[in-house]
Amino acid sequence: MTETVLKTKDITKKYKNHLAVNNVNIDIKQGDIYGLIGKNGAGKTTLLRMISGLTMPSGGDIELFNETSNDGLNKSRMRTGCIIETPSFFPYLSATKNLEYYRIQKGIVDKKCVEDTLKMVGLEDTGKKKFKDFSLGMKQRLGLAFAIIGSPDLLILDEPINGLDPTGIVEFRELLLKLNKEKNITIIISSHILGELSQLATNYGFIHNGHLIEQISSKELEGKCKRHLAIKVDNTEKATVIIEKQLETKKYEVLNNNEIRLYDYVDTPEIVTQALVLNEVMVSSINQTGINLENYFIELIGGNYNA
Ligand SMILES: Nc1ncnc2c1ncn2[C@@H]1O[C@H](COP(=O)(O)OP(=O)(O)OP(=O)(O)O)[C@@H](O)[C@H]1O
Repeated sequence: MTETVLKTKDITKKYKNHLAVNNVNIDIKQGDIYGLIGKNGAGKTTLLRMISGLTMPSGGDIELFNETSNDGLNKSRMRTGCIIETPSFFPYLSATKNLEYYRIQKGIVDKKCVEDTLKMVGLEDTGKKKFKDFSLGMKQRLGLAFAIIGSPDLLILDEPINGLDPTGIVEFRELLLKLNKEKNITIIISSHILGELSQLATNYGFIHNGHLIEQISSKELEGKCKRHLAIKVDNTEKATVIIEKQLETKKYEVLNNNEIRLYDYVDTPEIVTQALVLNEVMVSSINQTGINLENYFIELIGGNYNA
């Protein structure tokens, strides 16, 4: 069974009378890239700050690498790397000098890790170029270098893609995938734009007004969003035989509530209904469905999305 890296149980943060995070339960397994999606003010940063120990929860529990006590959590947080507030870099120093400063500050003995980390994030050829002259993409990558220099097992990233141009987004995404695949780093990453994290996240947590309103794997989400016919029948076994034999397609899935998702014949539901009914399968409903990822999120939070 895959190891649980992070679990929160009813975690809550209250500022005066305002519940910024309200009884949130998330579950992240080793190797996941967990996309935390919510519009501005939803509670993403507050949740990530509690996980990384920058602020104390008002209630609930955190389990990180199987530790739940304060001492245990402090120890397990040494296995994390974070970009929550932008790390401050010295504007007149190079990438190497800046990272060297953080290597010493974090008490990392291995001097070579500065060079290795810069290589990992693609900043090995920046020479004496000063941080102040870096592009935003380079600055974000140096931020990531800061987060991974201690070889963390979990990366906690708060909106690291914010402000990047489309090329920068693709590059940053590829870098995170590389860290996940090659270094086996589990990642939790927040964004207010679902599309930014598609092609990256393996799981999503949707947060709205402090509540986690849905936790879903990317596979399930793709299935829900892909255009299909949602068919409710009395006998799925019989129905799938008809779909395969008579309609000659295997592009379907059977859900456990007597529903079949058919990815063929989407624009001709009458053909499907006729085939099923003539073979004595009762069809209680048949609907065309499927939406794009961004609209899925908007529908989930009840429309009215002003990011
Ligand atoms: N230190 C604080 N004191 C009082 N209220 C706060 C504090 N920090 C956050 N909040 C409030 O908690 C709510 C959640 O804020 P949070 O920053 O976690 O949201 P977010 O999803 O990260 O949004 P953004 O994308 O805008 O950063 C907001 O209403 C915010 O005003």
